[in-house]
Amino acid sequence: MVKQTVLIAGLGLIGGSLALSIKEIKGIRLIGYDADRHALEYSKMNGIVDDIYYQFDKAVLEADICIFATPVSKTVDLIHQLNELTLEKELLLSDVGSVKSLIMNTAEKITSDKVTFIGGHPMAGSHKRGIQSAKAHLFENAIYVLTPTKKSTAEDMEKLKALLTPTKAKFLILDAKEHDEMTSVISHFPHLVASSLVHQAREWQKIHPYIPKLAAGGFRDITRIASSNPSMWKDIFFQNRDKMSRLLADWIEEMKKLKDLIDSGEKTQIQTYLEQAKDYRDGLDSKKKGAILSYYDLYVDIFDQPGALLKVVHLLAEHDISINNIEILEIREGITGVLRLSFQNKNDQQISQAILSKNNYETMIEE
Ligand SMILES: NC(=O)C1=CN([C@@H]2O[C@H](COP(=O)(O)OP(=O)(O)OC[C@H]3O[C@@H](n4cnc5c(N)ncnc54)[C@H](O)[C@@H]3O)[C@@H](O)[C@H]2O)C=CC1
Ligand SMILES: O=C(O)C(=O)Cc1ccc(O)cc1
Repeated sequence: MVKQTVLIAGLGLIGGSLALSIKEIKGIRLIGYDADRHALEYSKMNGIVDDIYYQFDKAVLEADICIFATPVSKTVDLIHQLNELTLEKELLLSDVGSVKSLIMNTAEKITSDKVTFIGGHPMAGSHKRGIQSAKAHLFENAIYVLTPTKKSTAEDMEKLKALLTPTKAKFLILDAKEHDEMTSVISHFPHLVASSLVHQAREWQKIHPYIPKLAAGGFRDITRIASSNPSMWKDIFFQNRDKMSRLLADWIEEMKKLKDLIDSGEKTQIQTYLEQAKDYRDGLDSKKKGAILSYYDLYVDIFDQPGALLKVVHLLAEHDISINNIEILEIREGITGVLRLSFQNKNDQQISQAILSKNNYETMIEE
């Protein structure tokens, strides 16, 4: 049987994670291309792909499906490079870029009639970069946005979804404009704010050198994303700069209003402002609302219990309960306090609570 050849161009965090989940599919020859030979050789050595190519044109001529997992600006360059080639077989093309408009505009102008493009964006990642951080389960339960082109058919869409099914992501079809507008609000602009808060703390540190030691959970939570890959985010801000500029203008206005409320001592209005924000934020995690599936969380107090993480995981594994996500919430600097376990369903959440309570762990489920 002739195997379908799938090319991942860009074997970093996202490309490597896609490769690790796609390689589960039988009857696929998975090949990789990257501008960095170390990433390529690491992928081959660790069995992440079957074969590696040092040149894009050689690799893409072999492929039936190709996914660009390169920085957004490089994806545009690779599409241009593809236009220079003469393809002999049909090619289904996709990408993973965090901003869609420029990539989709470029893709609509692909010259070869052999190529069909469908844009993609898995809405999950991490602040890490590179193939060494790739994980097969990175996209589990995340939204995976797919953006059709004028030429792409329902059959092409099904073919791409079938390839991406092992990621266990949830597909959502959006056009480039709505995608870029929404992601600017919930991903790109918050990143800018996180970075600006870090700069503010750094300035104040000149006056109060003790500030970093004081930076507690709240500051760490809200600024976590400021530790992400600056070169990737520069690309994202630049490609979505119209939306970023508009949001910045909105934000500055909002900050001016807040400053007036603070300066004039409007306690009631400030409380209303905080309550409205809390209600909306609490609603985001509701099991019923939103496009993103939320988890069933269980909080476990493991304060002062050495090796507790392993024990907890072991206890639940013994009962065949699968944990979707584990997070250690650092309540105080250097002290491990609370473990947040996330489950796929209420039943697992409740059984786990019963098991752990029976083993003398203090647990809590948020209502
Ligand atoms: N990091 C994240 O959390 C997420 C990132 N994305 C998107 O995924 C894409 C890749 O990001 P990451 O995997 O995080 O970055 P990364 O830095 O981990 O990987 C990028 C890879 O592309 C390679 N590369 C760079 N220029 C190239 C070129 N001209 N030709 C071939 N390979 C080239 C690099 O050597 C590297 O291996 C970006 O478009 C980003 O917007 C999407 C969702 C989440
Ligand atoms: O680390 C996080 O919380 C993220 O939000 C990761 C992320 C980064 C870029 C994307 O386009 C999508 C997801």
